[in-house]
Formats: sequence, structure tokens, C-alpha cells
Amino acid sequence: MLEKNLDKTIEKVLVSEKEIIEKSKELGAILTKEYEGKNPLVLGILRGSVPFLAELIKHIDCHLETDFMTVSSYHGGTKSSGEVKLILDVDTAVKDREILIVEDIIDTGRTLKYLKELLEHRGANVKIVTLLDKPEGRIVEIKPDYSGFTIPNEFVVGFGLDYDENYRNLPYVGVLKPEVYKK
Ligand SMILES: O=P(O)(O)OC[C@H]1O[C@H](OP(=O)(O)OP(=O)(O)O)[C@H](O)[C@@H]1O
Ligand code: HPA
Repeated sequence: MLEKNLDKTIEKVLVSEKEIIEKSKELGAILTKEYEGKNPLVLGILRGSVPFLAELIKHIDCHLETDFMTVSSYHGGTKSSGEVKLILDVDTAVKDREILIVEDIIDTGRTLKYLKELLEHRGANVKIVTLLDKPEGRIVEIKPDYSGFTIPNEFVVGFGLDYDENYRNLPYVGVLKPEVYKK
């Protein structure tokens, strides 16, 4: 039942908190098998990936390291600017490293294509896990190695995803009421 302050601005819930936790457990079990003995670098893409990364790594039962990169292309709105900006680079050596990029969403695909190419160019072995995949939004070709949920072509918020930097703290993924955008 929707009842908290932020819930009042949500038109519909697409993925519930329970579903996200269950899916993170499933993905964690698969990733445990994949990365056992490989000490992967689990690379969160700031800012949106933080809640998903925090949930997911609890369920990966092998040694791993974490690091973060900041890239941005939406600049607060609901449309990709088309240009991916590198704001903060990774601090760890990546050559010959197993890297698991953790993302909240693949939409146009621009962010992940840029990051995958950049890290592969530096000699890393890169895989991608995303909480959400929006295939109808795709402009450049890129596929995640592991994906939580396929969602329709709507702008979503919550569990790390923002509209104008708000709503990242919602514990589920939903669609905003249209009047929120009219303000
Ligand atoms: O597939 P794409 O169309 O490139 O969209 C996906 C990217 O967009 C969002 O990041 P954003 O640039 O909004 O930065 P943020 O993580 O700080 O919200 C999201 O977190 C992904 O990184
Ligand atoms: O649907 C979305 N919501 C929030 N941020 C995003 N970045 C790409 N797509 C989205």
C-alpha cells in the first residue's frame, strides 16, 4: 500500500522492494559462481548504482573489491544529453582485472558503451550487471551480461534512479505522476 510522503507522487510501482531483494539474491548466487577465486573489482557507477550495489554485494559470497566512477549524461532531466561526461575516474589499476560494472539502468546504452570501451581499452575484462534494462530506449548497441528486470519505455525513479536528483531514496522503482514534471 502506498502511504509515505514520496509515495504520493508515484503513479505506479514497476518493481517492488521485495522483488529487488529477491532478484539481488538470485544474481548474487550466479555471480558467486562466476567470480569465485577471481577477486573481481565491482565497479559502481555513481550516482545511481549505489542502492543496487549495496544490496547485490551482500549476496556475492566470494572475495571482491569495490570502487566507483562518476559519469553523467542526463543532467537532471528525463532525456539523455547524448554526451557522456567522465566526472570521477576509477582509482584502482584495471589492466588484466576482472571488472563487474554495476548499473541501475541501461536506457539509450550510451553510458555503458562508453564505460565498457574505456575500460577494455585499458586492458580490463569487463562484464555488466544492471538492475533494470529498458531495451526500447536503446540508441547504441550494448547488452548486459546480467540483468534484473526488463522494463517498458517509461522514465522511472527510485532505488538509485533520480528525477532532478530526487527520488533516489525510494525503496522501489516506479513511475512519477505527470504533474510532478509540470512544476
Ligand atoms: O543508457 P543511458 O541512456 O546512458 O542511461 C543510463 C545512465 O543514466 C543514469 O545516469 P545519469 O547520467 O542520470 O547520472 P546519475 O547516475 O548520477 O543519475 C543511470 O544511472 C545510468 O548511468
Ligand atoms: O528512466 C530513467 N530514470 C532515471 N534515470 C535514467 N537514466 C536513464 N534512464 C533513466
